[in-house]
Amino acid sequence: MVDRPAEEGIARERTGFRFSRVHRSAILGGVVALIAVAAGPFVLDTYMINILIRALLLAALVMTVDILWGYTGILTFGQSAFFGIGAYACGLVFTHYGFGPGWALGALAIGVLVAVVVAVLVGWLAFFHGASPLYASIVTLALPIVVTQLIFSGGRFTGSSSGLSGFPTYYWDLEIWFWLAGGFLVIVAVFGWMFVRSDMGRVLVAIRENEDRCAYLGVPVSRIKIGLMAGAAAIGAVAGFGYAAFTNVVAPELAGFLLGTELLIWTALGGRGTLIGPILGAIGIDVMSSYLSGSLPFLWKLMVGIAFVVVIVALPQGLAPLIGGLVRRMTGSRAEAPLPLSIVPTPPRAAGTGVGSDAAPIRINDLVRRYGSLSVLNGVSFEGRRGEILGIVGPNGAGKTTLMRCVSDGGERTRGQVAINGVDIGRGAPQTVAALGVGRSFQNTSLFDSLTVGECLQLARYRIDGARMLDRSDEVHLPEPARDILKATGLDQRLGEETRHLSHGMKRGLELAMVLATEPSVLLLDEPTAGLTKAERTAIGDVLTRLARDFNLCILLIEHDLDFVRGISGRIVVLHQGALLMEGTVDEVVNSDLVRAVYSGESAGHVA
Ligand SMILES: Nc1ncnc2c1ncn2[C@@H]1O[C@H](COP(=O)(O)OP(=O)(O)OP(=O)(O)O)[C@@H](O)[C@H]1O
Repeated sequence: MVDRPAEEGIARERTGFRFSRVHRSAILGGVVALIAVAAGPFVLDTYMINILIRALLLAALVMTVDILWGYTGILTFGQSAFFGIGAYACGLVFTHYGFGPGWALGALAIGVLVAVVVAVLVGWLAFFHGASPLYASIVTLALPIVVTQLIFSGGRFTGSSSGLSGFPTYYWDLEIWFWLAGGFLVIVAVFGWMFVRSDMGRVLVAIRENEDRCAYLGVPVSRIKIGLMAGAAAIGAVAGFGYAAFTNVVAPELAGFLLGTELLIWTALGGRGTLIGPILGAIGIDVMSSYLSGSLPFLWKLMVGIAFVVVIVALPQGLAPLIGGLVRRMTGSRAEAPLPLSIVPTPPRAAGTGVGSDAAPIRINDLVRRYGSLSVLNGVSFEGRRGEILGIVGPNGAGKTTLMRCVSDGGERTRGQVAINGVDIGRGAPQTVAALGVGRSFQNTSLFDSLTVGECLQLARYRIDGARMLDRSDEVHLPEPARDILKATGLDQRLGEETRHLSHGMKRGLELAMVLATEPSVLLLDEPTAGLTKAERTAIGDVLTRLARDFNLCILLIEHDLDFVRGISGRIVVLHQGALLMEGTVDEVVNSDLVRAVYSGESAGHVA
């Protein structure tokens, strides 16, 4: 069976390789760029070619900064270090060991390998679970400083502050170097273009916009960032190697903090998150620097600085979107429309099967959470059963949301155990806990503004279906519960719409559909009906009842609306000041004098 919303086209089975719109535009752009590179030496003078060779290599480096910062949100100052590592691999091998095709390949391999190893180490230090973006930036800031200091302290081996020069290299004609540098940039840019437009590219944007939400959907954010750092380091090292082989000079500045910062400025000026903007920005500024820095050394740097400040303040998106918009207005063309998506049903799967299926879907034992001296959860223990909706209620500040956090993130609790389908979550990060079968929706709807509904759903399937690296999929595979929610909210007709245009109710529906797309066995819902109309609350209540009954899900539901909880919950757990006050059926809890006493100050019809 295939759900086929009118404007979303026909779902197709996944085939291997197919020649898609992404490939077509990349190849077309690549061919045009290659023609320009091939023609360059025939129309440019020698001085200009000389400058452009270096600018083209730096542009490849800037492109990696754009993928890291513009697309993924990793503000890195460290890309120059990888450029320097590649350059020094060339300089050191050609100076001290030997020169020839074998040595050149060996030096290139060493440069790339060292850069990748350093990138993985830096990524591991910068992106561990819980590290803030500021911390990651500071780690990348330290990298060029450390590499430069190592070069300074290398004595005659590295040439210290003077660097190395005059080592043997290939004294080819300038045209050959130009074609090599241009060809390298075009190849890197074509693959970069396909990469950022692929399913993986949307994952990067999602990480930039809402990293936490990605992690709770089971996306291995840290691993993706480390992989990205490693890939960017390898490209940077190749560019650095080419730079050193062409100029036959290496100096500490090539790995320095100043170049690392300049790369960010060029990216911001060109337009981060556009790829083409930073590439053209780097080439333009580098070429102009070469012409003007001789005659106006200080004034030129001042002009670039002022341009940077003006662009950051007046055009935070940089020049490329502005120019692109003007061109579109003049030619009457429109921005690229999102790819039409089709929903493909996945085979039904019994919730909680597989790992420890006889065990309770969730068992919490002696859970303690302290913030310094403040004890927010004090030895909470209970378990949830398959096919039930377990209401979690309590006054404001009772610790309900903290409980959800401790269940969905192993690093949150101070003490105690949480087991999902019989498997202890240990100190697992949210993505690890999601892989055990926990799906969580947040108190405040947590989505990705610039992604479409369909892209959000594809993202939610990342852990199960993966993501294509150089192409877009036109399908999203969804289990029945997620499809039910989409149908009930009308979202199945709006797969191509950006989520920021959705109503509050639809956003809540989409978040629930995304969580269900991960095929959880335990569903944590934090006030899913907050801000919804009565009709929407009733619809959500019906859906939750069906999810528990028909799909055997265990649903932990935090709610302030007692009538809503009463209508759909089998049992209720009452928290008070971080302790479990009572656990029982709806009637037992509602008629309890103890619970009444605790809530005596609350308005009728509301437990919290
Ligand atoms: N990061 C934190 N640092 C310090 N205290 C915190 C932190 N997070 C929560 N708390 C405190 O823990 C207590 C429980 O908060 P929690 O959000 O879990 O309560 P809740 O029952 O979900 O409340 P509400 O119904 O208002 O959402 C509150 O007193 C809160 O101030």
